[in-house]
Amino acid sequence: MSCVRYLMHRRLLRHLSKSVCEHRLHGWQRNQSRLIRTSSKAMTIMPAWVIDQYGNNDVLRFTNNASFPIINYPNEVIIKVFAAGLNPLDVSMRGGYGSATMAMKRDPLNIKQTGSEFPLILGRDVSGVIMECGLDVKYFRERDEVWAAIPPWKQGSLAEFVVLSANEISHKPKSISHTQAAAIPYVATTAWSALVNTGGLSKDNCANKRILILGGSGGVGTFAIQMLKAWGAHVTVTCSHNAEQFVKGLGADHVVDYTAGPVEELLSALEKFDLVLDNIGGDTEQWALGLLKPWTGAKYVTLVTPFLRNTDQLGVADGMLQTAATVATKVIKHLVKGVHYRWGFFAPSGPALDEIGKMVDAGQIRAVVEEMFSFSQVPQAFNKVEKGHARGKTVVEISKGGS
Ligand SMILES: NC(=O)C1=CN([C@@H]2O[C@H](COP(=O)(O)OP(=O)(O)OC[C@H]3O[C@@H](n4cnc5c(N)ncnc54)[C@H](OP(=O)(O)O)[C@@H]3O)[C@@H](O)[C@H]2O)C=CC1
Repeated sequence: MSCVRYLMHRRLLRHLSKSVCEHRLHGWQRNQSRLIRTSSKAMTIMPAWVIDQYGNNDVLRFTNNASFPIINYPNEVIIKVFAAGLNPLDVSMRGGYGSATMAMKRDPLNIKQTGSEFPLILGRDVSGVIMECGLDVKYFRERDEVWAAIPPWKQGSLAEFVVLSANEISHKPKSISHTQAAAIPYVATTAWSALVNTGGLSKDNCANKRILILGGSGGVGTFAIQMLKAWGAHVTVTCSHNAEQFVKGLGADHVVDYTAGPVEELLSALEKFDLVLDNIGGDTEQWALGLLKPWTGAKYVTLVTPFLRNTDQLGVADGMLQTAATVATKVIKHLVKGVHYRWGFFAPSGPALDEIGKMVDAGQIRAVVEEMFSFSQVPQAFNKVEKGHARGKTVVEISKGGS
């Protein structure tokens, strides 16, 4: 296609999509303005922590004038945030990590011409209460207490309100508070995606499987240990010495202190594994696949991938090509040795959270809150996450309204 024809095609696409959006929004304007009218003018703005540029903690800015979230599609809900969870991803995003992919996800064909992503609100976990439901939302009602993991291309939960799709949210487990609930969704849906969707594990096939979690004392690890133990797996964990009792208390069967010597030697003395979940990355994959039982369908799943870094550095198209080439080479290289090499990714999922919520209410999984901060202490909360050595999750209480 010539350049001119491509540009005309793009303009036409933009025009068509705008009309579709306007048509979709038509019914919504009345709804939205009703929300704004009935809730007084103050509801058009809200308090939030935002960033206006990428950088270190200095870029975090508190404002009382952040835009109130708007329901754009009929399957969306507005949630009043009681508690927000922070993850290492928030620290990375504050520095610009993933910005190219996030921009593409927010507005794939540049149809809405959203331009700048700023002011950007961080915070990937939310627990709160539904204030307003879109017309197509059937499973949830106003005043329902819900929890969710927020996709990185959406505005986050370090704000009074957040808007999400109904398929991304789930009813909050009744047995835990909002601050406890905000410690679970992002790490839980990441672990679920890595272990269930990518690793092929389920409650029906885990009994006596040998699973190794590299990096078990952080957010993902503390959730994964509990889920796998509830499903009957034998769980070995690596962590530093001072986390040993902590991960054993969550159910880990065997703990290897990675600071006590070359961890690959300590691990290779053990019986081989059916699945390795790698939360550490780096040179780990040079030796971790050798710990798997070959020719049995055993899998290595790493959560530390170069995907976003590639698209940040090379642009979306070249970055994706580079990523596909890298992963294909690695998959083939290990397949001929009889083991499966996979990348795991966070995937927002209300239905997965429904299942996880049942496990929480059944007492099989507990929230591991390492430290709590108030809404005014968001920079301190970022400092805490940035220091690493996590022993569970960092949570920010946004509003006192929740239990
Ligand atoms: N691909 C995706 O979509 C996602 C990827 N991730 C990635 O998964 C990883 C884990 O996330 P999360 O659990 O939230 O991170 P945390 O920071 O909560 O936990 C990391 C843990 O690893 C421990 N650790 C560090 N180095 C080692 C080591 N060499 N061996 C064993 N343990 C070690 C740390 O404790 P200590 O240093 O004291 O040992 C810490 O407890 C991160 O790299 C994150 O970026 C997370 C979510 C989604």
